[in-house]
Amino acid sequence: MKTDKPSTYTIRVSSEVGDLKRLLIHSPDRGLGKVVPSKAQDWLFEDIVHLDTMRRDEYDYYVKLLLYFLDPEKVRGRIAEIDADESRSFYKPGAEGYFDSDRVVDLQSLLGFILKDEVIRTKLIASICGIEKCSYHTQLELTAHEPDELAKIFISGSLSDERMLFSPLPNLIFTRDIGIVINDYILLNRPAKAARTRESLLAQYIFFHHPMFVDYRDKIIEIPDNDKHFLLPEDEKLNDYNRSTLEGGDVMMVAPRHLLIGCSERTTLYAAQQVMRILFAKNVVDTITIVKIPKKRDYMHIDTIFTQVKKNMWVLLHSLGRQGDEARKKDVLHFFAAQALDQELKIMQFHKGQEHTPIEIENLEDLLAEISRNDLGCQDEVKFIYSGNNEFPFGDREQWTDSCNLLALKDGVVIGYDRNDKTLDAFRAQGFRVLSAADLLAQFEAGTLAPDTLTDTFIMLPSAELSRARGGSHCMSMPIWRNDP
Ligand SMILES: NC(=O)NCCC[C@H](N)C(=O)O
Repeated sequence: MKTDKPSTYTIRVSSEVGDLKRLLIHSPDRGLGKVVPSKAQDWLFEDIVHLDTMRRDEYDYYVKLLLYFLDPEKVRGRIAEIDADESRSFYKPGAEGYFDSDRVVDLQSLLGFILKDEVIRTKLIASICGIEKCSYHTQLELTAHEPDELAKIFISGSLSDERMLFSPLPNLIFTRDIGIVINDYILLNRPAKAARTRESLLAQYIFFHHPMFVDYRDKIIEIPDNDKHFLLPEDEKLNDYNRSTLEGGDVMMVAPRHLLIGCSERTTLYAAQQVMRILFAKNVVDTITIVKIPKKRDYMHIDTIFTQVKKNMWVLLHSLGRQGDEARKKDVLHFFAAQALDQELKIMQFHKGQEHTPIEIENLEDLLAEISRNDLGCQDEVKFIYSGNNEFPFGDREQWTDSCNLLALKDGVVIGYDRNDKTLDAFRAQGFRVLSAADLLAQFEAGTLAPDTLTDTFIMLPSAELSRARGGSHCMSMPIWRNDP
């Protein structure tokens, strides 16, 4: 943000596929290059990553694409020049030459901005040192850094001389999970995993203090904890009915008056109920559908098993979708195998004013088709693309590498990973143009294609390193403004 003056920006998201106008991202920072193998799993990565490759060959393409669609002035005609700069200063918040867009906004630049305020700086240093159990000396040392450098330290956990003060926040690249915009409200998360706690503290300060959100401060929703949580015995605190955790990947704003909330490894039924109570009381939506998915690392959040491609098209994992008559026969077996029930997907829909009489929806396809038809007014046939083209064993393999986790830049134009070959075949079979990010950017530069006129396109993002972090382009985005669908 160039200006020091408070100013207002539109914050509004009422669908998953309306033209994307503004979003929050975070480019992989130096902290990701410091993850050690023995901590990778604790920090929710499947492996250590090669930072330079992840940035230059993968994430930088994501940024260039987003800018081309959302803020083209920053990149049009400049791609060759940007790519030629070995220092990558274009991508580094605070650096000279940084792209500094108010449409594609890096959390780190927002953090750097609010840290210019001495009161906020003092409070945040104290809070972070509190949760990270730093010494008082460290606290004093931190006060000596400039705001932009301090932002880098808070996020990466390390100083510019490579010294590590506390753990990095490698998952901050998945900005989706820190919060979600529901119409013009901002719902902040309560992370389930300790590795993501500092992220939500930073998010809290950013949303409550950055001028970008000044007009929406009264519309920031924080999920209450169980008000007796500190009285509960330790083992009961872990119980899902007492715990209040929710991550943005489990919240999907699918239509102006309809919200989906996943109950998953990360989001508890307790938190979902709290959110439902608050949103209905504030009249933010009329319908909330709770989608309970198996609590499994593979699935993590609902956006790892389905996302929307266009008004009448969704991508999903078939094994959690409609199973047909053969599978239904298994119901008798399920009766005797209580555990298997936990592995099933269950859908309950709640309507404002009739919360005590929810409607059960039999399967995911029925829910998604209903959203397309009833909420988004689609007349056309609703289509489903299945992970791995629904061929064994590629459905599961490709879901693991985020075949179902796509970001729609506009209706029918999505970014996803390049490695999910069978899923890409399924897109081609539906008449989609499938293009690498590099080819598309080259065509934009040559004028042979243009963002405004592009339709039915899957843009492939290189993903060898990114997919080790277990999140895709949907997870790497927090949309804060989309045109209404
Ligand atoms: N919405 C998402 O599914 N986000 C992916 C988060 C991946 C990250 N490594 C995590 O485990 O939290």
